[in-house]
Amino acid sequence: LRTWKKKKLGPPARFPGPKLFPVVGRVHDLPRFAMWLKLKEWADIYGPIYQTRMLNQPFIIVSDEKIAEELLVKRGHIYSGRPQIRSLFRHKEGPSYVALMDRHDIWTRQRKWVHAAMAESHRNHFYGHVENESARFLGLMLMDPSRFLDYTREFCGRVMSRLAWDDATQGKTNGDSADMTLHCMSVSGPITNTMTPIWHLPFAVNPWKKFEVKREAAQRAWWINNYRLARDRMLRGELPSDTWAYRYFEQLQREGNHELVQTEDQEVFACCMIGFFNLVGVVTISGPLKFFLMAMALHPVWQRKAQEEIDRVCGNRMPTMKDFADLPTVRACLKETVRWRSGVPLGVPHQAEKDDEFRGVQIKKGTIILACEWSINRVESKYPDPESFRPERWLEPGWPTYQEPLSRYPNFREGQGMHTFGWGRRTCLGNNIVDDEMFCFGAAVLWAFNMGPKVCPRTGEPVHIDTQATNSHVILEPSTFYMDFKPRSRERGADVLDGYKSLVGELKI
Ligand code: HEM
Repeated sequence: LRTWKKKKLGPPARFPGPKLFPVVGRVHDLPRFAMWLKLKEWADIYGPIYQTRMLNQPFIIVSDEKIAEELLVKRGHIYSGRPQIRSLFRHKEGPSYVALMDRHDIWTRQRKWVHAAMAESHRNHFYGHVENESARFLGLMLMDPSRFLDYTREFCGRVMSRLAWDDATQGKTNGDSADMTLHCMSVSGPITNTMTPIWHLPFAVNPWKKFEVKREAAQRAWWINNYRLARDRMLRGELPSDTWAYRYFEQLQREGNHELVQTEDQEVFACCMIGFFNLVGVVTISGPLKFFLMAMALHPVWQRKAQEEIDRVCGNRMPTMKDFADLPTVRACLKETVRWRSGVPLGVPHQAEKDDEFRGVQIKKGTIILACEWSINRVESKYPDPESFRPERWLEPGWPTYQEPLSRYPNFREGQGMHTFGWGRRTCLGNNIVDDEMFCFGAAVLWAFNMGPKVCPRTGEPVHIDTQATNSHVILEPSTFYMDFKPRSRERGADVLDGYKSLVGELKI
């Protein structure tokens, strides 16, 4: 009788969504590149929570902060898994990439360790390395401004490698390695991530698997090598105590392991944990910083406002973290950059770890939940005029995102807009360093240079900057674009050069 009654009630409730087709679901008009634009288009039609299917994989797409919170934070015990990425080996099991693991013991141990190491470094504002690398960046920009995109990514890589192993010279490799890993894990990467059955072709005729074997081995060897170099220096008493490697070895020694002897598994666990921590902080920050430079070139009024603020507070010296409270306009321009051009536009997918029911709809174990950051940043009621770059939304009372005191807000650690860093048990572990690094870099560049679009030497016209042209990785960086940097005065140029020269002995330039 019950079954009959159920049948009488009709088909089970479902969220709205685009029409699905047999077998394929809805993949034919879903682009592999800039997929977030299509998801936003669908959100405008189907609302803040809708469902779709790609082949046999069900998806729920959320475009509303409150709903994302209900699902991914309040029900975090259900929705905190990670989906399978076909073209990466064993990422769910670990120990290589903490951000892509399922929730198990290795993930818990790595997450806890990384969280504590980050908190300790943040308490010390990263020991001045962010400021030093900012001064180095300015010096290089004075000599060859056309390489601003490379230098920006290298800056981020150097900060991370200095903190991890005391070896900033690994910064460029760090960026390249991060970029390739992101390529392999993105929908826009190897075709095997979308046409998953091809992944199972025999190894001899499978170029994707062959490539991944090589890539993974090279990355692992690079992490192990740096880890062993740091261990040797630790044993000789030469490793600086402000590195994450030192923190790890010191813990082993405190437990009685004075010679730092480890099994292969223990060593791989540690070198991957520190290696990935180091890797994940490169393009996540360089993408937003490149967009920040772009925004400054395109919005001279905001550039001048921020420069006037810096001149008033810092005069002729380069800004440092000590000026954080006094430079809200700089912080607002940075915060608005990350809203306007999301660093992680699709969000990082969560996966349902068991069956659930939400708002009367059955959600099956394995369903992927995407809290689409691109759409969340475009909710009109919270972010009026969402397509425009409007730093004043963080600075002027009356805007929904305004928060006082301005000596504290906006920032990347707390307050409005923290959805940028994800949800619940999987929230980002890096927002402390994002806060320091973006502030120091942004304030330093504004202090040193006037920025604008590049003028074509042939036509005399400004070279167009396409603000939508980006890579299509999980983490966004703009495609190559051109802009101009000029020292703000002859004296400022000399100050930049002095700052650079003063570091030559100290930094591995
Ligand atoms: C503006 C820069 C950044 C943005 C926008 C960002 C955003 C995110 C997002 C959206 C997630 C996924 C959260 C979720 O699944 O709900 C995440 C995870 C993570 N982030 Fe970041 N991130 C940034 C920078 C960094 C940096 C600099 C580091 C480290 C140095 C870092 C370390 C991590 C780690 C380790 C995870 C994985 C957490 C887990 O899965 O348990 N992030 N980040």
